[in-house]
Amino acid sequence: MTAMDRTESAIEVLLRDLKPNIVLFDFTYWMPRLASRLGIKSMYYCVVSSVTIGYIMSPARRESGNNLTEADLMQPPLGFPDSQIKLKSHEARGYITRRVMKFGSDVMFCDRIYLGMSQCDALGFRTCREIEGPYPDYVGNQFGKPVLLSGPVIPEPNPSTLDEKWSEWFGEFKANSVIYCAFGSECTLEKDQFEELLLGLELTGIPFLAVLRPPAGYESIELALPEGFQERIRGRGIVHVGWVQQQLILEHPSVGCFITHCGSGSLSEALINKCQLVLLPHVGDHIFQARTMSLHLKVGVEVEKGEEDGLFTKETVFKAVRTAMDEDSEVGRVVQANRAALRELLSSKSLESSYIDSFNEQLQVLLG
Ligand SMILES: C[C@@H]1O[C@H](OP(=O)(O)OP(=O)(O)OC[C@H]2O[C@@H](n3ccc(=O)[nH]c3=O)[C@H](O)[C@@H]2O)[C@H](O)[C@H](O)[C@H]1O
Repeated sequence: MTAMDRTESAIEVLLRDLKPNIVLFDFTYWMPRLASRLGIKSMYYCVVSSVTIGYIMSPARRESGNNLTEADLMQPPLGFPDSQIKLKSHEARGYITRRVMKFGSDVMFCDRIYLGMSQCDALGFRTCREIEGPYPDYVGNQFGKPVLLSGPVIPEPNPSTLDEKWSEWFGEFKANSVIYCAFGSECTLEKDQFEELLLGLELTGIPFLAVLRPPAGYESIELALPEGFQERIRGRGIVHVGWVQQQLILEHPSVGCFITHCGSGSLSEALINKCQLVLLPHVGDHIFQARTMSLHLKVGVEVEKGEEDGLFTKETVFKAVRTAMDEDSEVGRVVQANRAALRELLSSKSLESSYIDSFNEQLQVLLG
């Protein structure tokens, strides 16, 4: 049993004492049963995109039980709104492996989410229809439940200032001329892909800051750098290990391109800034966020990977950056125009407040 599951009895005491009208949860799949026993409504509030949930978790998938094959997952489930969004074979393989991943107790990772979603009273998503279009409603129809959207929950402007070291470095470059590359708090690249990424950044000829963890098996990042790389990029490129003020870097006028793993936090921070988006998803919902940005919204360019081996090359990194930043190519122009329109939309305060107001109104209806 996981530590989280061992909190059930303590949470029951809390709920009996607080007597809330509704409880919002995510991984604690036993919450709907506990809440219902106490006469409390429950909502599965999901920070993972409805596109991911709709593609992987919908009941239409469950007919195959847990013996979903790679071929099944390479196609969207029945009724999925956009058949363009699908998994490549290496991505489907990754899901099959994770699908049966135990999460401590005997309840598998995907079953936790499915049980929670199918037994609660309503579903909530941290998103808006301007980003995820018909997918929240698809998920609601699939599970036969009301779906409440809280809006994209765009982060408040960060009140602190960018460290002098970085503001000086970025200040040396003109507007929209620097690539910022970062993969959130969890992603670690294998050595060969680490090298291909750095050689791809070098190939662009564009100044860059890459915030990376040492590749698997390497104590320090210096030991993993390509031969002669430091010398060749001196003065226009930095590979940094450790935490940076990402929100403030994305706001910096010199940052013209963000190579991201498509973590939900990073994407929401990037979408309200001016940098172009190059999408390099690693696992799980990052993949569906990348497909949503590149195929559904057309506001970013995904780095091409091998269908079977899932590997990108320095050339595909170079190509994606050049396409996203190129004002002369048709794709570049479309992506940049869509990017600007969506940024305008998401930056309006009325959008956030309208979703929060609607979320509250629907909550009142749900509670009767
Ligand atoms: C459950 C899972 O959480 C994951 O979090 P992860 O850390 O990978 O990525 P982000 O959501 O971008 O979150 C990373 C957050 O850390 C901040 N940051 C990161 C590195 C740094 O050096 N400095 C910073 O300020 C960044 O600004 C962002 O806010 C993903 O969401 C995934 O979609 C979701 O399913």
